[in-house]
Amino acid sequence: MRVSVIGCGHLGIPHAAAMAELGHEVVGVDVDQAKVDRLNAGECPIFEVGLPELLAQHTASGRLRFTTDIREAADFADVHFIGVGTPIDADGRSYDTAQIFGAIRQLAPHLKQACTIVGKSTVTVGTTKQVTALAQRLSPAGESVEVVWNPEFLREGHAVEDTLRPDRLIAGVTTAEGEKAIRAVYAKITEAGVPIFVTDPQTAELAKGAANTFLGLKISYINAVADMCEAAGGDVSQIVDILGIDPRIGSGGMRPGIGYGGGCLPKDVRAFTASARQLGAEFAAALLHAAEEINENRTTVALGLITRALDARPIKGTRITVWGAAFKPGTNDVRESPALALCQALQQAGAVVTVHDPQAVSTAMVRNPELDYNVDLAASLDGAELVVLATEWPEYQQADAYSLADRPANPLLVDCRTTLDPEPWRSAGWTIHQLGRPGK
Ligand SMILES: NC(=O)C1=CN([C@@H]2O[C@H](COP(=O)(O)OP(=O)(O)OC[C@H]3O[C@@H](n4cnc5c(N)ncnc54)[C@H](O)[C@@H]3O)[C@@H](O)[C@H]2O)C=CC1
Ligand SMILES: O=C(O)[C@H]1O[C@H](OP(=O)(O)OP(=O)(O)OC[C@H]2O[C@@H](n3ccc(=O)[nH]c3=O)[C@H](O)[C@@H]2O)[C@H](O)[C@@H](O)[C@@H]1O
Repeated sequence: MRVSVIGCGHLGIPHAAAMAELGHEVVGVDVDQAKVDRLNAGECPIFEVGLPELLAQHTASGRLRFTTDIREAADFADVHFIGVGTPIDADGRSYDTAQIFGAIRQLAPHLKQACTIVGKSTVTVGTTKQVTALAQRLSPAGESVEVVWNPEFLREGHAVEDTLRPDRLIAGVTTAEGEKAIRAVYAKITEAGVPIFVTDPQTAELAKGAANTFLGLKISYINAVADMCEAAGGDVSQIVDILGIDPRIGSGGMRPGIGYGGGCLPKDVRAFTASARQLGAEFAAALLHAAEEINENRTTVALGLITRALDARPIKGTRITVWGAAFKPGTNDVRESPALALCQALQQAGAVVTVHDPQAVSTAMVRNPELDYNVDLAASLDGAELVVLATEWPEYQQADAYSLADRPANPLLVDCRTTLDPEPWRSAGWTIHQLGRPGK
């Protein structure tokens, strides 16, 4: 099939490459000319395992190309995926849908024949209906333009794998033609055994918000338990193992830490909470709001742990090295990164902060140019009085505690992600404090 992917960001690039991998002919569209040029040259503008290889393979074969010309995509494809951004609005609670409706306004007037628009972006319930009305009004093909909502569940850092082998697909449709088109485009994936849930559009829209909000709730819940462990002297890691073995709970997505960040969970929890309130589900809104409050308090919790580790020495003037800038390991994305929020808070408290990250230093420098960075793991420790692990990259778990112990004058480490095995670090002479775990 011939497909277009409109919006080539963290979702759109892996999606376009995956569609080519499935055998479709693909044109990716973005308004950013520099990004389009890099993509056409086979370069990958985001750090994502397996993606550079897939892009290089399919741009070279001619099955995948990128353009800024939406008209070219309109003429070329029968299925148009919409993967543009839906950031949170200025009110801090609803989605800014300007990119969605902007893309539809640019695309629809050029749609002269029957085709299907497939929304992948995360939206508020009711958006598909508005998109359908606008697309059909602006297109010369009128009601033969179908709109299907097909929310995406990929995780950054696993984008290729999650797109080609998702847990499930979901398609919110209103007509048999829309269902037929979405089943055809994903046939190779469903033939491999992946279930597809065909629903009405509002169920699809709500399912996506409900999924991300549940993930946020689960993280906030275990973070609340970590705080109780801190106060009572319990071990949250053991609690995760004990709870997680129960299949009704499961250990996935239950790592304690400094909160959920990124371009999705924070905004999606906010927007779903606002929807609950607007729809009159007040108790649901209160429950979800509590998860947000727990999340927003994580920097304060981390500062408390750091203060205790410093044992009465003030944060002000202390040289602190923070390991991690990305919002999670496996990506160079720093949108709403809890690690950078902590760096900022430490700097505001008067600490002299140096940041290390294996992949995200250049993106972090753009977002937080006021911080100092070091790309060398060992050298980042020189002169540090305290090391704070903020993003649980494998590089830190695999670091050699013995050779690193010589770099700071007094090896002191605060593990805000409770991710290190503390024994080798203690044997190597480090004093280590871990969130939600009693010290020894
Ligand atoms: N990042 C992720 O892992 C996932 C994101 N989502 C959702 O997917 C959507 C996109 O998210 P990201 O890819 O992270 O955003 P992003 O900001 O990385 O990418 C959006 C892209 O759309 C482009 N764009 C904006 N207006 C355009 C237009 N009129 N025509 C063509 N291109 C245009 C922008 O230049 C940008 O490259 C959001 O709704 C998000 O919630 C859903 C699942 C996973
Ligand atoms: O809609 C989206 O965009 C995507 O949002 C999340 O994916 P992602 O943003 O890539 O990140 P997650 O892996 O869910 O992590 C989000 C945040 O929660 C934190 N987290 C995650 C898991 C955990 O156990 N503990 C924890 O603190 C991470 O460090 C990170 O800051 C969802 O997991 C995807 O299913 C969804 O498609």
